[in-house]
Amino acid sequence: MPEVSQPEAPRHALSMTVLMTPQYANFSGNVHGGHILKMLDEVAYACASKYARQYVVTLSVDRVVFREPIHVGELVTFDAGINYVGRTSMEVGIRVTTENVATQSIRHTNTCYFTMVALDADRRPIAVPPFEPVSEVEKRRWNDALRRRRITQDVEQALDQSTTP
Ligand SMILES: CCCCCCCCCCCCCCCC(=O)SCCNC(=O)CCNC(=O)[C@H](O)C(C)(C)COP(=O)(O)OP(=O)(O)OC[C@H]1O[C@@H](n2cnc3c(N)ncnc32)[C@H](O)[C@@H]1OP(=O)(O)O
Repeated sequence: MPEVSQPEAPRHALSMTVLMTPQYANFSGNVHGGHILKMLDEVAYACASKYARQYVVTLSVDRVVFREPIHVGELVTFDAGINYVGRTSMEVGIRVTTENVATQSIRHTNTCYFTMVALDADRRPIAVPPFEPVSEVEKRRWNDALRRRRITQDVEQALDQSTTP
């Protein structure tokens, strides 16, 4: 099959829209949170592996808050982008919005942050291309990610100390 050239899209971002069909409903008739978590992980994988051009694994997921329920029949859009790049790790930010196609109302239901690590063929961490934030938005996201990284390190240290016998 001939290769098709894609329209120019940034390597560090992607967007995915999915229709919430009834099979994803929980007992209350809204979309099951676990299904959203699975899709978030897949989007984070897609975004980070596209950037790194490597297989990646999920190291951690920042606080996920389900601010509002997502309803069956809505279109859910996951906008993902690389916020921060270390040596082998990347922070992927994902903003989730839902659209009621009948009323065209759009709601922001989640934002969360995944840390993904690129692995080589022997499943060892491998360096990823450096990322230079250029726009004001990219710089703000980079600095926010750095702040989250430091907070996470502080919390881990504090927890380690508090659990040491
Ligand atoms: C093109 C591709 C084709 C592929 C075609 C196949 C397609 C297939 C499709 C499959 C689509 C779904 C794929 C989902 C993938 C999973 O399902 S992942 C499953 C869940 N995740 C896992 O199992 C990961 C388990 N964890 C691990 O294996 C190890 O912890 C890791 C991630 C390899 C890291 O190991 P490590 O010994 O800590 O490595 P180390 O070098 O010390 O640290 C690596 C990085 O992690 C950071 N780090 C480590 N620990 C921490 C911590 N506690 N806090 C913060 N940062 C930390 C380090 O700072 C470092 O970052 P950099 O400073 O280099 O930027």
